[in-house]
Amino acid sequence: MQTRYTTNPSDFKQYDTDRIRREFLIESLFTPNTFEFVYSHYDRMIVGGVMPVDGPQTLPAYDELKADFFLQRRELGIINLAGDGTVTVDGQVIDLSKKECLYVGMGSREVTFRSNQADKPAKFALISTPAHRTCPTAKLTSAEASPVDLGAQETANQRTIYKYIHADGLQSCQLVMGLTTLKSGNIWNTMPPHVHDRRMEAYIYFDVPENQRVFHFMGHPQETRHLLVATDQAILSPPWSIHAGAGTASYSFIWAMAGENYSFTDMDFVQLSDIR
Ligand SMILES: O=C[C@H](O)[C@@H](O)CC(=O)C(=O)O
Ligand SMILES: [Zn+2]
Repeated sequence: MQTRYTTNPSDFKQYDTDRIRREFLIESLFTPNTFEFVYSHYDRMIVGGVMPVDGPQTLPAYDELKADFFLQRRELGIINLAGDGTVTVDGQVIDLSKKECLYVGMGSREVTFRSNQADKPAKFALISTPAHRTCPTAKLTSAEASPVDLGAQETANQRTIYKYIHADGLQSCQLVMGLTTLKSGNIWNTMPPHVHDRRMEAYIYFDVPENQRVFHFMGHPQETRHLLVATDQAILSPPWSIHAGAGTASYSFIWAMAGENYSFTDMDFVQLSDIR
């Protein structure tokens, strides 16, 4: 598990491309048969992934957590980004297909990930945040996630937002999580952008075609920077930062938030004319 510390926005002004990538980009989430985790000091969110190929993978305990088991004082959101698989939580086997979401409540001791087919492995995106009570372990399909269509073809941002873990969906202590899929020929997410200084956010971009990239924009609204993101890579977005992207092709991404309050719509929108 890698640790990433937080950045003061006035220091961020001095960062070059390499430093921005080191602090905010997670380049590798899916290595066969390995848990990849980044422990962020932004709201202590852990962003990770596992791709089981040669048999099941069981969530280990990490010394960084000083806990008997991973979810002793944490909750976990899982979205599968690829082939069909299963997640077993304390003996209960749950099927998880592409774009389905499973919430695992605090106190779950053994969480095991499997792919149904080794040649079409599942890629489980994992987001964990500190928790203070046990909410039920439960699954939601994308159809059950009350999809909302946003944007327009004219502004190249037609997209569907699926909300899984939030006030009106799967219950959690603080984790808010879902995914957005751009319609074919559309490239912009979250434009005009917003900030929510009350909480951080992580993006995991996926289904970006192999030789395409997403230009991800971040930074204080009057001091923006960009970084290029390939498929299956994640961004840590500080609470003071915009988080928006334009792809060289259409794509999908997971978004996950933690921190103050629990309402998906808590966003301070930034006028395009105010962005620098
Ligand atoms: O705070 C919310 C997050 O930034 C995302 O939900 C934005 C998003 O998915 C989109 O506009 O496409
Ligand atoms: Zn946001």
